[in-house]
Amino acid sequence: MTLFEDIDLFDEGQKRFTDFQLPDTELKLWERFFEKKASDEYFSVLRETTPWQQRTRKMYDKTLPDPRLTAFYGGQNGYTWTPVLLDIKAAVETACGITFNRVLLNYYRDGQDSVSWHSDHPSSSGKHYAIASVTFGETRLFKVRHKERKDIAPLDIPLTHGSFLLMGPTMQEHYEHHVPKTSRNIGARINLTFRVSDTEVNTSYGLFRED
Ligand SMILES: O=C(O)CCC(=O)C(=O)O
Ligand SMILES: [Fe+2]
Repeated sequence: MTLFEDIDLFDEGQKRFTDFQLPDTELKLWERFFEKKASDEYFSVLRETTPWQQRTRKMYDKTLPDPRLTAFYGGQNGYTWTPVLLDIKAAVETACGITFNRVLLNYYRDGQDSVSWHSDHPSSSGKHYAIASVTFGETRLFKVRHKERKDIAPLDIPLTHGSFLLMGPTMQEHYEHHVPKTSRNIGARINLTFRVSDTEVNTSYGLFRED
């Protein structure tokens, strides 16, 4: 696969852009989108001030805790946007030209936290929109695979501190993604997925499981 990279030198190191050129969708990555100093600050403020929730999920006859903590902002059911989240949202909106009105935060406390293979829910109307994914803290692998086409090689994308990954509107229809557990002794990671909802009420958010 051809990767198109555009490298700029900044004070804080290299800011690197990759267009993965995936069939059926768009997937773009900006590494060091946020500078290290700003990323460190966002990570500690979000970790300390977010009202993290432990959600549970019914699996057959059991109720299991999700292997991560979450918080949802925007719309009628979400928390009210904070200045920090509005700053991050404004930065990604300027880069991609899309306006978002929801954000889901995931807090992976250590290598044992994860998210299993899934694609994300469409908006309540059924329409899919682009999703902007921002990472602060520990690097974790973001795995991507096509739902039907075995001829398309799966991707393992390390999402680093301050990175911004843009998934196009058709990504959830054609691909699944996954953040696996790791036995490495690592610290915490916070991921923010900015989303578009075309209705006021959130009937659902987050994951649409395939497995
Ligand atoms: O943590 C990540 O990078 C992905 C999170 C995710 O897939 C989700 O919240 O739907
Ligand atoms: Fe997801």
